[in-house]
Amino acid sequence: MSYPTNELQHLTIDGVDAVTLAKTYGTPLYVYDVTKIRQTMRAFKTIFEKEGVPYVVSYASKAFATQAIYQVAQQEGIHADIVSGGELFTALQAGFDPKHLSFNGNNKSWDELTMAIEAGVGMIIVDNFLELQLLSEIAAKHNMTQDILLRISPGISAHTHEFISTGQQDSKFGFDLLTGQGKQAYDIAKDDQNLNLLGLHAHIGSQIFDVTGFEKNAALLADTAQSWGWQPAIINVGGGFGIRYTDEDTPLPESDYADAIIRTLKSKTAQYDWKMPEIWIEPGRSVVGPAGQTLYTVGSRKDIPDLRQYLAVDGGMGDNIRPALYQANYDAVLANQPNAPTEEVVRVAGKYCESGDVLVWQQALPRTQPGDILSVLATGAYGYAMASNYNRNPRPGVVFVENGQHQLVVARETYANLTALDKKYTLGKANVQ
Ligand SMILES: Cc1ncc(COP(=O)(O)O)c(C=O)c1O
Ligand SMILES: N[C@@H](CCCC[NH3+])C(=O)O
Repeated sequence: MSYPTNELQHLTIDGVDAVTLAKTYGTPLYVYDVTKIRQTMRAFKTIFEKEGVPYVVSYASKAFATQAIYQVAQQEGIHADIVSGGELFTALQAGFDPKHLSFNGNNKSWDELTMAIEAGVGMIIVDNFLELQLLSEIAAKHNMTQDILLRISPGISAHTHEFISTGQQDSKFGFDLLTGQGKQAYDIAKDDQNLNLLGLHAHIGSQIFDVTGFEKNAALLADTAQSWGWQPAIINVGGGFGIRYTDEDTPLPESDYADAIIRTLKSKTAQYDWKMPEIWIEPGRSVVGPAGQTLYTVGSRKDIPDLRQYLAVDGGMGDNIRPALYQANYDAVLANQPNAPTEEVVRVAGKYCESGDVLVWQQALPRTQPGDILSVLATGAYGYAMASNYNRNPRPGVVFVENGQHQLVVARETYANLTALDKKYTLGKANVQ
């Protein structure tokens, strides 16, 4: 694998020297190649446009939710899916058109649903019976009718890590089909004057590499609606398109997934003599994952002869929990010399007080020095989004790079930020009885 470099033999990210970025903004640092993000967003749209089918590409913003990414999604004419009041707030702060937001989630609160309705969120993807009731009450209070989809748990097991598989029957998400809860929800929703039921939604999981689960899912949603005597205006098959983290991953091009979904729904539409429903997809990881990388500074090392070499960097599980949580694998390169021959295999560890604080389980690298810059690749999805302040480490900043230019879009947290919400305890001894 050969990495893009400049005349200094430094790694470049969309034309910008990664070492310069590390020096300018400090490490750890999340860096996104915005050109790549736009390309992926456009690639998804192009497939639907080529096929001439109505569609919505809705970026699943849980993968990476900052004002800047909502701005890019809006510029590229795609929608965004949110799963919390916090994501909604961020999207609104970014100036994102609320009509182009959809709201997923298995336990949306009264306050979150009220916030969504008051903001004018275009679509609420209803997950359970309580939500049907709350939403109806809130919509009635606001004298309006809310567009909704029903989220179905499709009973399809996707081949991925158990914790990121969501489509199987034993799942907390969506109305269960097999026990008739989906039909029950349909009967309630279709007769509710404050709810405008437009279609069905099901998401089978994340980091999926073959198209059959998506075909089954699309077919199941169509067959289900047909069995209820209903022609839905929208079929939303969720996200989950796999990306390459290491050589072990063999993702398909975006077009393969979308083509399979379109083909399935075209055939169901013909079979049932329907008008083509609008096809919605919710890609998260595939939009931002490959476009992001995290820069770290190399620090201490521990060599255990005949066992392992640990290389420690200045970040870790607080900025990327995925290796610890899912045993996820990543590739790393030495940003100051990415194409140098490798000389040793190391485990890249972080600086957190956990043995499981690993960023890369096994990585061949040239011999490194303290102060070298290491880039862990494809960290754009569920990295910053899942970051924490564990061990009271400030979360890193985020930089967007596009066509040779760079801009800080999220500032690095300071130590003062860490205590900003703390209050001194004042009851103290006076409170002791
Ligand atoms: C309902 C829903 N839509 C979309 C996504 C995005 O998935 P991915 O980031 O794998 O594309 C998820 C997360 O798995 C999800 O739960
Ligand atoms: N956070 C997970 C994906 C979760 C998807 C949520 N529906 C990951 O990093 O892979």
